[in-house]
Amino acid sequence: MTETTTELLDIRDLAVSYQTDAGPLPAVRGVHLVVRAGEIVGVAGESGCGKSTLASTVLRLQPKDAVVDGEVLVNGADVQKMGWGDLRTLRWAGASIVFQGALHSLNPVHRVEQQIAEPIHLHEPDLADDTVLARVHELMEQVGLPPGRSRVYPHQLSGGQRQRVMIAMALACRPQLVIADEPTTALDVMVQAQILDLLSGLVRETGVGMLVISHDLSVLADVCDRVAVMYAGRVVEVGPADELFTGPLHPYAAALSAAFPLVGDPAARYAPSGLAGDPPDPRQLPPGCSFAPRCPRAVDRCSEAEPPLVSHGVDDRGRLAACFRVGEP
Ligand SMILES: Nc1ncnc2c1ncn2[C@@H]1O[C@H](COP(=O)(O)OP(=O)(O)OP(=O)(O)O)[C@@H](O)[C@H]1O
Repeated sequence: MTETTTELLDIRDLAVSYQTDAGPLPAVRGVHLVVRAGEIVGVAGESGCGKSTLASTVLRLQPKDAVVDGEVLVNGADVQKMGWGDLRTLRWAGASIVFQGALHSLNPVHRVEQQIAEPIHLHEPDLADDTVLARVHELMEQVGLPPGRSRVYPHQLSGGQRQRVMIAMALACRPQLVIADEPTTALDVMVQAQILDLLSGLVRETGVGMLVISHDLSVLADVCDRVAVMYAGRVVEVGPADELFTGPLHPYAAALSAAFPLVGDPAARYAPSGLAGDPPDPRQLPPGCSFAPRCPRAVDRCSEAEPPLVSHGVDDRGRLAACFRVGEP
């Protein structure tokens, strides 16, 4: 980290598009986002709004055919431009990702301790085996897993425990930035709360910065300092989590804050209350505001120009929204 900034992650005017048979698909459009040390920033939005694409660019894990414009700076270094050596150091040791679906991300034939040790061996190959093992046990304790369970296989653990293993792996090389992509999807509500508690506790204890992605705004409201709401590849509102949840400015953020996961299927697409229709196909965005066709507050001008993401003078805590109608009756 440089002395002049505590911005671990600084995403500047990021645009990502995929090449598809039906033409270019703009998945992320003009996103700015900052995560500072000791801060948890959330990204919320319906399936397909570009959250995972955004997360993948932070470690340059986007598909090869994706075209990336703009800058993704981690500790001041542009991830999209760095050489392979720097990129290898960045992954795990500078920044790491906790992916969704721990069951599928863990190797079924390797013991838990082996998997947590893997990134340590990769980045610190000279460490003695017993030093690595001691670190593994320390990490397990840190994420609330009894070290006595270190020799089990993933199938012997519950869903919540497997997610804790993933978090231990993400912390193994002591990165400054952790990205959690849907870390609680497919876990039951009680376990979700425990995992979120764990993540926020780790940020407070260790001072890392964290970017948490979720389709469920209520999950983010509990743990995040700030939240960005995405729609059709753009950030449509960003601000302090508590304010955004209790007093959203953008009609889409309002629908999202009133949304609930479908009962009995926590992994299902959430149901945005009061909203008809689906998000647009990114290859055929409507003119003006992409949300206008579904927006209960839309007027003619919303279909004429895309509203910029600007401060609406609601407060001075970095609250921005991309809607012409904020403040209007
Ligand atoms: N490899 C790819 N090739 C082409 N299009 C893609 C690819 N990956 C994602 N997309 C498209 O990009 C858009 C954004 O997808 P992305 O996965 O980033 O959204 P998301 O908000 O994370 O959704 P989900 O929660 O369902 O993963 C979607 O329209 C998706 O269909």
